[in-house]
Amino acid sequence: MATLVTLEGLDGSGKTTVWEALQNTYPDAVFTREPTNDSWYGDAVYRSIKDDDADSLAELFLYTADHADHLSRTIEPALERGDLVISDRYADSRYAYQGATLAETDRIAEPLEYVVDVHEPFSVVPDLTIYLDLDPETAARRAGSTNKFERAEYLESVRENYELLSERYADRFVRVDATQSPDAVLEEVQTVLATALEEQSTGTNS
Ligand SMILES: Nc1ncnc2c1ncn2[C@@H]1O[C@H](COP(=O)(O)OP(=O)(O)O)[C@@H](O)[C@H]1O
Ligand SMILES: Cc1cn([C@H]2C[C@H](O)[C@@H](COP(=O)(O)OP(=O)(O)O)O2)c(=O)[nH]c1=O
Repeated sequence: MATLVTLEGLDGSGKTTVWEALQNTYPDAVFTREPTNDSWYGDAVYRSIKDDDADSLAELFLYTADHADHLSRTIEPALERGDLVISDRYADSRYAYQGATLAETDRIAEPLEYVVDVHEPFSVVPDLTIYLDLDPETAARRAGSTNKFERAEYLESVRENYELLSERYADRFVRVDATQSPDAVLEEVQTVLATALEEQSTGTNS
């Protein structure tokens, strides 16, 4: 059954570790990621990430352009085929990260709402979003603070946005404690995912 699952969380929260491990459990699923790493839109995003002086609004639209291309090229065709799609980051990353970046200036009145509204007309809402929750200090340490988005102070406001999103979209967000060992995190994610897929196939939703 066509299902879109997204993994979200701060840099260093363990998304990629989980995403890689899930490939053994779900060998027939489509594993994908944002920013994409197989298009020039994704290249443009990575170029912007490295630029400490990048314009925050321009950056939002670069990420969003990559998302639009990702949808039409990968996500929508996979869902039309009836595949399970598992994406390492997706639209909520924009709501949380660009919501936080734009809040650092007063160019946009309600940044998070604005970013959500930009996506609303064309994006596909995930069926399940697994949120790996981690404190910003540990996240920054694990991530090695290699880019401008990985500062603990900035990650604190990103985390606040993720908390807001997990309350607002409680129907699809499931929080997993990412301070646990890698094995424990993976086990919990596997359970959450298996339960959601089972509920979907039997049409139940508790
Ligand atoms: N549960 C965990 N506990 C401790 N370290 C972890 C855990 N999960 C991942 N790591 C390590 O933290 C770093 C970042 O993990 P990664 O999966 O790349 O995170 P993300 O994709 O969310 O940035 C890696 O060195 C990884 O081995
Ligand atoms: C997808 C996305 C990522 N980002 C940021 C988060 C990361 O710092 C950076 C690169 O993402 P990613 O390569 O997923 O980093 P990581 O594996 O460390 O989580 O881009 C945004 O700010 N907005 C977005 O929409």
